Amino acid sequence: MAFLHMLPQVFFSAMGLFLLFVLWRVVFSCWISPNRVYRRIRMNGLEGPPPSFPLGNIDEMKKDKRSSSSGYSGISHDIHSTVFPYFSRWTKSYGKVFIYWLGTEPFLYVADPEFLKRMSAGVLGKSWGKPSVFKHDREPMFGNGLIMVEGDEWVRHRHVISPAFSPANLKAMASLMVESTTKMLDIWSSLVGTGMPEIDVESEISHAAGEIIAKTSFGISFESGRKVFDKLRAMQITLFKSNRYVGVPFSKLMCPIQSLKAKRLGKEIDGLLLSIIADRKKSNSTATQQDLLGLLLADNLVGGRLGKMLTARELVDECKTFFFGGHETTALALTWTMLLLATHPEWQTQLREEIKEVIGEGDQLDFTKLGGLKKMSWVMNEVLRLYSPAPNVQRQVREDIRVGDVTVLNGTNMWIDVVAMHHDPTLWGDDVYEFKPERFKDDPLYGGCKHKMGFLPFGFGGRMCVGRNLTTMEYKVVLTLILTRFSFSLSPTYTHAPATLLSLRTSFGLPVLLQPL
Ligand code: HEM
Repeated sequence: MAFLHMLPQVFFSAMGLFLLFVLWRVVFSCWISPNRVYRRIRMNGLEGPPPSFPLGNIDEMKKDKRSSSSGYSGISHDIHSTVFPYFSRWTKSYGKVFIYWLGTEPFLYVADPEFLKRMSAGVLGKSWGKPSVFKHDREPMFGNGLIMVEGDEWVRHRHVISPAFSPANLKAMASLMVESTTKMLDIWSSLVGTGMPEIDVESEISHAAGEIIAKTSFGISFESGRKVFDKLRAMQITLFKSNRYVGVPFSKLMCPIQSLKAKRLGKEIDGLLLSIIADRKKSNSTATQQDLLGLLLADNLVGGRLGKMLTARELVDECKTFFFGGHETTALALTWTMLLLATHPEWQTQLREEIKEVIGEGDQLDFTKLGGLKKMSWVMNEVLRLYSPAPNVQRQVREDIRVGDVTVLNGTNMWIDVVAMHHDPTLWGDDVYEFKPERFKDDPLYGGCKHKMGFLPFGFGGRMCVGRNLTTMEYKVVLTLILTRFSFSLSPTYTHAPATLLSLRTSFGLPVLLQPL
């Protein structure tokens, strides 16, 4: 009985201890640990804007972003200060390599190709990490797909996925690309025919690219893939447009509605993909279908025996990665191309002449001739330079790396600013903000950039984009078909406001005026 009297005391003591523990965890995560790391980073030679813990530099970044997005005028290709205003400002004070903080996570900002070259010289593809804070935050979107996976697992996934992009497979995909593009252009023709020459080509191209990736990767129609795309888009907006605090301890508790929404959308997408996979397994046609899903479902040699290389969970994550990565980036590369060609009609003419010369004027597009479209390759590269759909590359360091006097500590996240390097006059010259595809004429890979690591539209090293050949083929097929049927100019209703929502996109679409040829 005496023990019963003591129960409230025991309860309150236990509660007190628990609260003390929680308080200690909060103080440790928000203050002690980040301050310790901050001091170590400074001792190792890296400076940067002073953070205030636990938010790091987030408030400053948000403020800069708000003031840069008010008032757009004219079309300037000098976009770095609009897209990443805080980096543009900090670069002036701290140079092209510095540390900034997202919450309590230090990020090494790099816009210096020589530093990047020296830093990555001895690091294999499998030895790079991906920032844990992003992996965790973007889990509903990419899961453990190729973009996020690391180490030996990355080697295994890459080994299974790379064959899907062999020249033979790409060739098989080309006719599906023609089919979807022709459907889009027929709709454009009938719209123009009914007196509506103004079309938002961003949404049109995004739709066609969606259809292409749905068919080429999964052998399904756009309508079947539509639910997945709609939910992926909703998730993208939830994850990247909202007022979130990635990197701040316990940040999910600060935005519970968005976190729950992203999780729910992730589960719904997983469910839809699982049913696409199940249908495909039932249809029993994996052996003949050489699309991505067919290849991933096929038996492969595992440890000398025939077996499945990827589990159902891994398959779903790879499908998400391809649905998102394969559709959005290519559609944006084509959209920015339409903007630049609409404002440079002389390049439309040059490309049309090249198409006539290389491909001919027949009804059938001979895919083997696409490689001969050299000027189109210059245009593609110049567009990827000025408006790179992937505006940054992210990595995490898995061991201390020494570069001159600086040591980058194990666990440091890296943010490689592709937009800054692609717009750096010291790398490209005084005409850096001009659209000049001819800069790739004598130097097709680097466009005359003074440093080989200064042009990185598809990333670098072993982790370079696995889909770049698919993109190049799709780009050439779609652009060839558009240019042979239409000329176009920019609508006066267009507002130039490039913005990042993971990828670099327009803020208000791309209305153009079409003229059938
Ligand atoms: C214009 C189009 C594209 C651009 C600009 C682009 C850009 C990039 C970049 C910058 C990376 C990171 C590379 C790095 O960390 O060094 C990447 C990786 C990746 N991309 Fe792309 N991409 C494009 C098209 C595609 C397509 C069409 C697909 C698939 C169908 C795709 C799938 C992937 C995958 C799976 C990875 C991860 C590779 C790895 O870590 O091993 N991408 N891409």
